[in-house]
Amino acid sequence: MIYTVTLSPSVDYIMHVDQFHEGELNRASKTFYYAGGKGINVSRVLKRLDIKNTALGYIGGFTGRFIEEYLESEQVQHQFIETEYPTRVNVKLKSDEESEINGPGPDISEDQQNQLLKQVDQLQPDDYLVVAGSIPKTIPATFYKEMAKLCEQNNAHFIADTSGQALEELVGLRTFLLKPNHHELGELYNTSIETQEDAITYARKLVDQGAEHVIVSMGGQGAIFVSKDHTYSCNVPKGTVKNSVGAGDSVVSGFLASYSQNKDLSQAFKQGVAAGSATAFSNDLGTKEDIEKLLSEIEVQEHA
Ligand SMILES: Nc1ncnc2c1ncn2[C@@H]1O[C@H](COP(=O)(O)OP(=O)(O)OP(=O)(O)O)[C@@H](O)[C@H]1O
Ligand SMILES: O=P(O)(O)OC[C@@]1(O)O[C@H](CO)[C@@H](O)[C@@H]1O
Repeated sequence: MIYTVTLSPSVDYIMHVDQFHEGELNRASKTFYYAGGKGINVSRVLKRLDIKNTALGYIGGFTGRFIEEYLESEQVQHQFIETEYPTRVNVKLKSDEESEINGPGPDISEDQQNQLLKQVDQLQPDDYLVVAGSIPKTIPATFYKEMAKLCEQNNAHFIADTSGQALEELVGLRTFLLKPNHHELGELYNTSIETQEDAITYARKLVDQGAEHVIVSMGGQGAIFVSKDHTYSCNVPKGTVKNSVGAGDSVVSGFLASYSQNKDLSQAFKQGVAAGSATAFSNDLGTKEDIEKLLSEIEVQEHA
């Protein structure tokens, strides 16, 4: 079974404003609400690819109910822990540029933290745990690290899509997959990553330090994949980017959906990038059909 963890889910409120003027009354031409948060996006795309999975994390209030109902309408299983406060609303403003305002995460007590760790401790050998997104202030930055250790003890695969200190804490641990984007990888090593060659250099460092597989997504510049035995790079398909929200999360879903079925790394990497681009080219997350259509446009190259 694949589990995803979203410590701070969100109702993503997408507002299209034709020309946004700061400091004035702006009226939106279109609005959409989605169940969001990085782990939840991973779960939704996995389900679209027919992969059964369970979303874990914290939700509360009327916004939490919205997320539960949304996931149920898409047949995504969940076992959330209830919080006292309503789940945040994240505003995604689409105008000439894309701007985002993400709400703060919920207050999570020690008891609630232990409840989630207990769920993770019940993972079985060969299960997958995907942790994705920011860690709320009331939870220690070592929380994902604790989960990674529980996965190691239980022989489950640990996957993380996170940044900053939460990512730093995972360096040196045995992790199955890390998926930073090139900015996040650069921040980790205090450098700037401009090219696929730079990304390969630093992804190899992560592999030397314990990660089994690393994917670095680079927006429109393609992506790279590194493991102990293989280094791949690929292009991204051509298309009009409508929405970058959830594109990185979709890369994780596409990779995992394919790998968990076929264990073919290069094919999984390709499907990850196809899923990322399918989302980038859609208003919501990409569908199975969109992803399959893009596969033939992606060329994976092996590097020595
Ligand atoms: N201009 C583009 N053209 C085609 N595909 C794109 C483009 N930008 C992003 N993508 C797709 O989205 C994936 C993830 O993009 P990116 O590297 O920006 O990740 P991220 O920053 O983690 O994403 P997110 O915005 O979800 O946090 C890319 O690997 C690619 O598949
Ligand atoms: O505040 P975080 O946890 O870093 O990111 C949350 C978020 O921006 O990430 C997802 C897209 O990746 C959105 O659904 C959600 O609003």
